[in-house]
Amino acid sequence: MSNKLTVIKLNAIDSTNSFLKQQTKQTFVANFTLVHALEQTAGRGQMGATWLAEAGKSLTFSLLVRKPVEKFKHDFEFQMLVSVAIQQSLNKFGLASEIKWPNDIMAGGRKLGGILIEQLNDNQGNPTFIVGIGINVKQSNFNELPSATSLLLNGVDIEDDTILMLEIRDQIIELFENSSAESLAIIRTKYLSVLMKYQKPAVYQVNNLLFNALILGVSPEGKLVLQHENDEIREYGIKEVKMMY
Ligand SMILES: O=C(O)CCCC[C@@H]1SC[C@@H]2NC(=O)N[C@@H]21
Repeated sequence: MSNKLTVIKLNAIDSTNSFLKQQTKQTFVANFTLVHALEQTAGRGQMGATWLAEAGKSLTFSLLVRKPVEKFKHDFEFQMLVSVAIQQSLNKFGLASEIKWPNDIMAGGRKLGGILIEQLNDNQGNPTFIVGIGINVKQSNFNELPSATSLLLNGVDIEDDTILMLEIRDQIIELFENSSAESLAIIRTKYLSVLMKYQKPAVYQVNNLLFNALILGVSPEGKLVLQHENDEIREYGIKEVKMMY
């Protein structure tokens, strides 16, 4: 099946997410269409950030997934599914990565990849996810980004990164097509098993205030559940808290 899926390869584009969103609004785009760019001139990250990716040394691609009406109670279930699919794919290439809440892909405590999931209604009005994925592959230094890392810096030298990209796509599709209440519970368990600092003390920042806490879990809506030093338990949304170290 996967051989018949559409892959659009572009030499350069502003952002594969923006491109795929535009196409999806204008015309019918088949489910699981993938757009891969060798270079992004205006890559976008979470919360309005810029995603910098060195041309020829990074994977930057977006996948269209039509949102099933009743499959996910919360969009966070889909976010976990995508993170776990990437984590499992990297495992196949010999890298034991972690996920930093909510969905950064980490290796050796540094950021290896990021996910930007956007939603829109397609040209027929169907709710649709655009799953944007960026992975650092061959960079050997990150002068301006000291908290970033690449597959190469973690000893994984991939000759053809499109094989990794298609593996990630196929993992996402497999988990997505087989998803049920039971399989989503298993995905949640996997997510927590590779969640950075899960049940371990770490330093967090809220409103310029630093404090120690540990992750007790993640709520169904995707909020981070922290246990503070005084045993108080609080939930935080993505814009409210930052893990410092
Ligand atoms: O901030 C993050 O961690 C998310 C980064 C997502 C980057 C990818 S690269 C392919 C796709 N196109 C974009 O403009 N962004 C995503």
